[in-house]
Amino acid sequence: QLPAGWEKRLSRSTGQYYYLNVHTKESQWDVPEKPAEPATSSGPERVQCSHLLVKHKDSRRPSSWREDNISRTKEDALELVKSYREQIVQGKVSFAELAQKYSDCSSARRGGDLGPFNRGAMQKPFEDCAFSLKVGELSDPVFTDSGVHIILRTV
Ligand SMILES: N=C(N)NCCC[C@H](NC(=O)[C@@H]1CCC/C1=C\[C@H](COP(=O)(O)O)NC(=O)[C@@H](N)Cc1ccccc1)C(N)=O
Repeated sequence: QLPAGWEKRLSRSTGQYYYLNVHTKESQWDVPEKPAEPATSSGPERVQCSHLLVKHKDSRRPSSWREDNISRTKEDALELVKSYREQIVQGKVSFAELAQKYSDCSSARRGGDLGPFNRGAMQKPFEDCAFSLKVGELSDPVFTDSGVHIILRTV
C-alpha cells in the first residue's frame, strides 16, 4: 500500500516500476515512504518593475526632484495616480513617459525602472503587489509610506 499522493507506474524504457507524485508530477525510482508533498507555488523569486510614485503631504519624505515641499493631500495624489493609470491603459501615453515626467521617485529618470529585486527589498504593500503581478501587468494604486504608486512588472 503506497503513501497518499503517489501512483505506481511502469517505465516503458526500462521495464522498472517508478513512483509518480500526483501533485507535482515529479517521479522517483525509490518506493515512497511518506505522503507526496503538494506543489508549493510561492511565486517568482525575483521581479523587475517600473513604478510611478505620487507623494503627498503625509509621505515619509514629502519632497522629490520635482518639488521641494510636496503639499498635495493623499486624496489628490490618488486622483492624479488614477488619471495617469487611465491615460496609460487607454494607450494615449507610455508608462515610462509619464513616470519620467511625474514620478516623485528618483527612478523617474529611468522611466520608473527600479531594476530587479527580490522579496525583502521594498516596503511590504509594494512588494506584495509587485510579486502578484504577471509580466506586463499594470497594478491598481498601491499605498506605501512613500506615497501612492502604480507598478508595472516588466520582467
Ligand atoms: N532597489 C532598491 N532595493 N532600492 C531601495 C528601495 C528601498 C525601498 N523603497 C520602496 O519600498 C519604495 C518602492 C519603490 C521605491 C520606493 C521608495 C523611494 C521613493 O520614496 P522615498 O524613499 O523618498 O519615500 N525610492 C527609492 O527607494 C529609490 N531608491 C528606488 C530606486 C531609484 C532609482 C534606481 C533604483 C531604485 C524601501 N524599503 O523603502
